[in-house]
Amino acid sequence: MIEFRNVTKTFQTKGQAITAVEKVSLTVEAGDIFGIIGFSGAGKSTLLRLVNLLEKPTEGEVLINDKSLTDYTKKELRQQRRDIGMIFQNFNLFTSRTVAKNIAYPLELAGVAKAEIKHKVEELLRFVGLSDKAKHYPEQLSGGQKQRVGIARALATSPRILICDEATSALDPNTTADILQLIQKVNKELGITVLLITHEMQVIEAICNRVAVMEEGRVIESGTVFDTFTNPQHATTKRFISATEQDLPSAHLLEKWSGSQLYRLIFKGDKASDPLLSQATRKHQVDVNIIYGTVKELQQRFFGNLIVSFEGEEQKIQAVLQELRQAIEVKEVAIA
Ligand SMILES: Nc1ncnc2c1ncn2[C@@H]1O[C@H](COP(=O)(O)OP(=O)(O)OP(=O)(O)O)[C@@H](O)[C@H]1O
Repeated sequence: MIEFRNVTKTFQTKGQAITAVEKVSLTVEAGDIFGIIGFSGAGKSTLLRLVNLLEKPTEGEVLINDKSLTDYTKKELRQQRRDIGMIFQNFNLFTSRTVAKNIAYPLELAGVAKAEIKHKVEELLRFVGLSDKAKHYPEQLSGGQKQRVGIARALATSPRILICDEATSALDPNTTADILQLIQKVNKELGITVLLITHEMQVIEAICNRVAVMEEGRVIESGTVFDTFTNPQHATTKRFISATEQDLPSAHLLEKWSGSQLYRLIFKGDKASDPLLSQATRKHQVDVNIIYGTVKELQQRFFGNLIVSFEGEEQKIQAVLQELRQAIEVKEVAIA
């Protein structure tokens, strides 16, 4: 649906070239909630501006529905803009317009008949849960309510793509969760593809199915959220994530186990809820120490990552390991 083909964007400022986006190739499929995560200055906003046609690539192409944006006529570009809704960190509402008038704005611009606008605005207010706030002004609303208005306005022209630019960064955690749920509803119930940028890991974990990690203009890692975040390859990706396959306790704590062989057990999906460990250790009369680890939910799947040591006869420990290896991933942990 949205494809970046080897896209580079360079800005010339004061005789200096700044490459904000460098050789980015990415595909956002129809129906995705695709998240782009990166620290400040990574190039995320520039990438979005290339999709909503505010910037042109210096090199490479951005395609929407297999058509390069540079091939569009002016009229087609106007139509294309209506096909892309956008919401912002600071909501960008018109302070002098009521909630209903804010939502109506893109429809007024498109020359839609008054009666139709009224009907559409009512429908959108219901969808975002603000029917009782139609006549309020933005200053009378909470941050979460303002973002709901932003979402309703972005949906007014019935777009096929919703772009979210740090849409929850100004909100508290509970309100963030509500807005993310609403974005998910936009995706599921209206079939709208979502492209979002964020510097917050929990946003990606909560609603995205695919993710790209950006650093210094480049995409350094991308894939499904589950694979990318349970087994990150790049140091920057690891900095975003609280629980990964590589997690270890501090060297100070590990010292205590310096004479023992430690194992990392990685459970994914249904395996995390099976009593594999207790069954295998009981069967072979081996004791297990759980030293460190987490079990968390990611994309409606379990991800468990435990560091353990076993006590018992070596032969029996090997039998436990063999049994576990048939169902889950088992790695020896090297203590430095
Ligand atoms: N119009 C511009 N002119 C010159 N440099 C720019 C322009 N827009 C962005 N840049 C530079 O490009 C780089 C990437 O910026 P961008 O805003 O895309 O990053 P970001 O990941 O969105 O960061 P942030 O979250 O802080 O907005 C930065 O070094 C920025 O200073």
